[in-house]
Amino acid sequence: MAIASTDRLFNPYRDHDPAVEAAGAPEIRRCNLRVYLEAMPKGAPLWLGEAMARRGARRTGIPFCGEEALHRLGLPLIQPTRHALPDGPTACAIWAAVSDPPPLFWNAVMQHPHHADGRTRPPAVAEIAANMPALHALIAWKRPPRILCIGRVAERAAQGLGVSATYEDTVTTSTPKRIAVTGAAGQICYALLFRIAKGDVYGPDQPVILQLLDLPQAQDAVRGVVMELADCAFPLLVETMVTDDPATAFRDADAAFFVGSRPRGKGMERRDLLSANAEIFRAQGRALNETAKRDAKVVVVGNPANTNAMILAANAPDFPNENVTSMIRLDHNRALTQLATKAGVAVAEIDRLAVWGNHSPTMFADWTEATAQGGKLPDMIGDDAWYRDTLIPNVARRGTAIIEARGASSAASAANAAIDHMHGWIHGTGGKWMSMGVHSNGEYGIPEGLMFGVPVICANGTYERVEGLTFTDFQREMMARTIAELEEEREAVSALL
Ligand SMILES: NC(=O)c1ccc[n+]([C@@H]2O[C@H](COP(=O)([O-])OP(=O)(O)OC[C@H]3O[C@@H](n4cnc5c(N)ncnc54)[C@H](O)[C@@H]3O)[C@@H](O)[C@H]2O)c1
Ligand SMILES: O=C(O)C[C@H](O)C(=O)O
Repeated sequence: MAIASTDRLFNPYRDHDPAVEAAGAPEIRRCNLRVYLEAMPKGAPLWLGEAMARRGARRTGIPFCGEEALHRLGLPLIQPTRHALPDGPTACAIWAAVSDPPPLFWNAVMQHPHHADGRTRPPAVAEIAANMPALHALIAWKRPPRILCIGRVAERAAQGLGVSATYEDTVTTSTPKRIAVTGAAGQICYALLFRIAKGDVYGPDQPVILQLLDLPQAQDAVRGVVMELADCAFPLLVETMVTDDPATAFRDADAAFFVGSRPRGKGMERRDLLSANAEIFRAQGRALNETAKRDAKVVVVGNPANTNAMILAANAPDFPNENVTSMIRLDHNRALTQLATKAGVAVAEIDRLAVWGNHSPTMFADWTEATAQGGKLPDMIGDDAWYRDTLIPNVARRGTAIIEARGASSAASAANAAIDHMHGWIHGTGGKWMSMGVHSNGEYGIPEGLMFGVPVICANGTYERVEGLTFTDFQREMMARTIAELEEEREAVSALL
């Protein structure tokens, strides 16, 4: 507890923060901690965090307790600050997960490590080492039967304590999420990276680390993008790493966007890119297999996205198939806007839209089940000819129309769709359908192993395919076309699977 504060480390038991509290605050926090530790029984399990957070222990002196949670301990504890603030995300997540009686809380670093602007940073090795004697003393005193390590830093600190320790990261948001992105110098990434760094994927409280991959000849261009990211001073962007080595880019990734690959030009179909791009996904699948977290969420954007994703998954045999997906969300968004315009409803009012199959001209934008304002969208629009002859081909050909108009393929809208895809998967879709390319398990007669656009509902960090739909002859015919194309693509790359 005697560790001195620096301009990057705050010791709340020694120092106070004049902006929010009086000079007696450190004494109050010491007293709070003493009351807390004396009240906690021996033999309670220990929940070990990484370090103090800005709106948690830094203010109250009790690990994982901001001013709101302080009262939940039922002890005579005093709020040292003048005004209570809402608890930080970690304290909220922890208290949502705590059952009665609560465990013993402690942090590997009992100070607040922060950047110059006050944002929490991961603790340094020397800071963890300096706090080890206090952790040893706590173990000797309270004799916890087991330790729940919240975050990898806590897991490392718990090694060698002689107590059974398990790792958990779902309850903490203070550990930055590692997001690998390939094709970082390209035009999609020029939109995508800035939105990830702003918090559009993991949310406004979750720090992120960008792990950027591009070819050796593109490294200078990536460094330029990194300079611009730095110049945005994004509060959530903890670190940006650049590499031309896929295994390095995917190491410990929580999420990965596979964008890097050649785009098509005028007069080409996406499948014409197979020979140019398929090999990329074989090599990157092997690297993903080697170094990414097993629960990392992967979306393939690079075209032909479905088949590239299939190659990626096939070359990552130890990585769960379910976590490799391909992007068809751009087509879903395109259909949403066209339907909303035709029906005169807001985009957000539409649900139960599906885009099936390949991200190619055979994709099937299917309005059969779509609803808005409590009614069926096909009934509201009442124009089946428009659906078949305008909506479906317009959605399927939109990428080509953009290439013809812009001279380059869609970029900002593709980045936006990739964000929507990942955000929906991570945070849930609130019961609504979204379209996602997923590994087929044979449902609806879709051959097993194809990467196929289907409607899903996301919740709790996972997706569930929408089941139980019955098809009309028209739907079956549309499905058969896109299945046939994907089977041809699979055949063409069979050597890579
Ligand atoms: N699924 C979709 O809805 C959708 C939408 C738009 C674009 N796309 C596809 O996304 C891909 C990227 O488009 P873009 O406009 O950003 O292209 P771009 O040419 O601007 O950028 C591609 C980047 O990928 C890099 N790259 C190439 N090979 C690589 C490798 N092996 N490893 C890492 N990086 C590599 C290139 O150096 C370049 O920086 C294209 O295949 C395009 O067709 C898909
Ligand atoms: O059409 C393309 O080649 C790019 C992209 O897949 C799109 O749909 O805009």
